[in-house]
Amino acid sequence: MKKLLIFSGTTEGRLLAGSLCRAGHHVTVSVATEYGKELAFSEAGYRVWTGRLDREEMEEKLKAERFDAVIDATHPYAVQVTENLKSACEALGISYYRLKRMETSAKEAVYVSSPAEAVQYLEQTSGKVLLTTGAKELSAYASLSGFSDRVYARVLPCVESIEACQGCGLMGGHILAMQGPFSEEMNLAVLRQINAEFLVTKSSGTAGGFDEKVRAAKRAGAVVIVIGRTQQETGFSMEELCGLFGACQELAPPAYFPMFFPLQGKRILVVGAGAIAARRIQTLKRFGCYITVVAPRLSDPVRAMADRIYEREFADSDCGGMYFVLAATNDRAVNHHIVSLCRNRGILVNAADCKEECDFYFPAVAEHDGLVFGICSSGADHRKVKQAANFLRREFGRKQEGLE
Ligand SMILES: C[C@@]1(CC(=O)O)c2cc3[nH]c(cc4nc(cc5[nH]c(cc(n2)[C@H]1CCC(=O)O)[C@@](C)(CC(=O)O)[C@@H]5CCC(=O)O)C(CC(=O)O)=C4CCC(=O)O)c(CCC(=O)O)c3CC(=O)O
Ligand SMILES: NC(=O)C1=CN([C@@H]2O[C@H](COP(=O)(O)OP(=O)(O)OC[C@H]3O[C@@H](n4cnc5c(N)ncnc54)[C@H](O)[C@@H]3O)[C@@H](O)[C@H]2O)C=CC1
Repeated sequence: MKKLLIFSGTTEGRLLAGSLCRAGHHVTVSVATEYGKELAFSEAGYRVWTGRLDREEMEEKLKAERFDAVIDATHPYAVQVTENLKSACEALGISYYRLKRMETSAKEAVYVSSPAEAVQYLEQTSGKVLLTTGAKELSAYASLSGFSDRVYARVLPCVESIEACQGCGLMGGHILAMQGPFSEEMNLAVLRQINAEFLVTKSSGTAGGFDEKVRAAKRAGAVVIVIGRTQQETGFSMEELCGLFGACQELAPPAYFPMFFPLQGKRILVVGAGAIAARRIQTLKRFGCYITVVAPRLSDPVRAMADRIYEREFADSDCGGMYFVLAATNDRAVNHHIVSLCRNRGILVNAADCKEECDFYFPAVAEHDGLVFGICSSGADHRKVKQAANFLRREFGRKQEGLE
């Protein structure tokens, strides 16, 4: 067992941390933002440090904890962090490993070497631009003529990012604050929605969602502008690092395990009575459970399906005696509060607006001839789940109607 410190910020960093943990190492992950911490925690098993560290702080922390090795899995563009980390490790005689990102290239893309060059290129064109290069480098694009009208920035949903967007003059509908990974379909929907003619991306490698962006842009008829690497990357691949530390390489987090529980007579609480709650109540009703719904206003269909209703806002005491709870309000703070409450009381809980806070996911359900199918993508692609469920429902429907 080794004591390892991973500087992360990338999907690969998270995957590597999971693999090394499962191989029995004592792993600490250092991430720059609180948001990164929340994500990292969802995999648990390792300790997380948050905050940007300068060169001295790095050395202090490394010295205090006596790590056997440091793995640098920061983004290839975090050049300063990499330099600091390397020199701190050198000074202390700790092994330093750079994780190399997997890279793919796009044939028909426009490759430029810097944001300034991308701006130069865009100046000669017109049409909306989807920027997917992150909030930190946004200011490098702000000199583009008509910036706040032409550009839509997709950034992480954290305060720092949104402030960076506003600081550059982007407002409201031009700030797309979302957490990836993004499927091809998701990218396509965004490109179409904003009528984008250009998509700007870093050459972020396969795990950075590069391929999904390129394929979506092609379908939307948008030109991809790739900001090439500033320097040739050297280091170790994921596979090599896993080999070095005796771990099994995982290309994606492990999938969720399907479990089938008898719900007959069980008490279930649904908080909220909007479209999502209604859909889930309808599904649950088929399994014989006893459903309590709490919401300030209830639609007639929900009223008819529920076994008990409270027409008011959620109160902490509502969770008492519940088998599980679905937090399905449209208020993040309320859903988060319900999650904390349930976790304190040992009640399983699902938050419809935040997969990181779910103890379990709600599946898409299809039934046929005494069989129940529960479909889940482990949170990766809701749309794919819905499509797969609809496919089964359609096929079984045809069988039932004797069409086949
Ligand atoms: C992780 C999970 C946790 C959980 O809630 O249990 C979750 C999370 C989230 N869904 C979001 C969005 C959408 N989800 C759907 C559809 C379904 N989502 C369902 C399950 C799950 N959704 C769980 C695991 C699923 C998996 O493994 O992938 C299904 C299967 C069951 C059901 O909901 O009944 C159902 C298909 C039902 C069927 O066809 O039968 C649609 C499409 C639509 O509604 O038509 C959209 C609109 C956007 C789009 O099209 O992508 C958002 C963003 C919310 C926001 O933007 O505010 C989050 C939050 C987040 O990701 O953090
Ligand atoms: N997991 C999934 O499949 C999806 C999840 N979502 C997310 O799920 C959430 C719910 O979506 P919708 O049903 O479409 O929203 P909605 O706006 O139709 O319904 C919200 C419901 O919550 C209730 N509510 C608000 N505050 C409450 C409180 N304090 N106590 C009790 N009830 C309260 C409202 O009265 C309303 O009935 C949203 O946050 C949305 O982002 C959206 C799409 C799909």
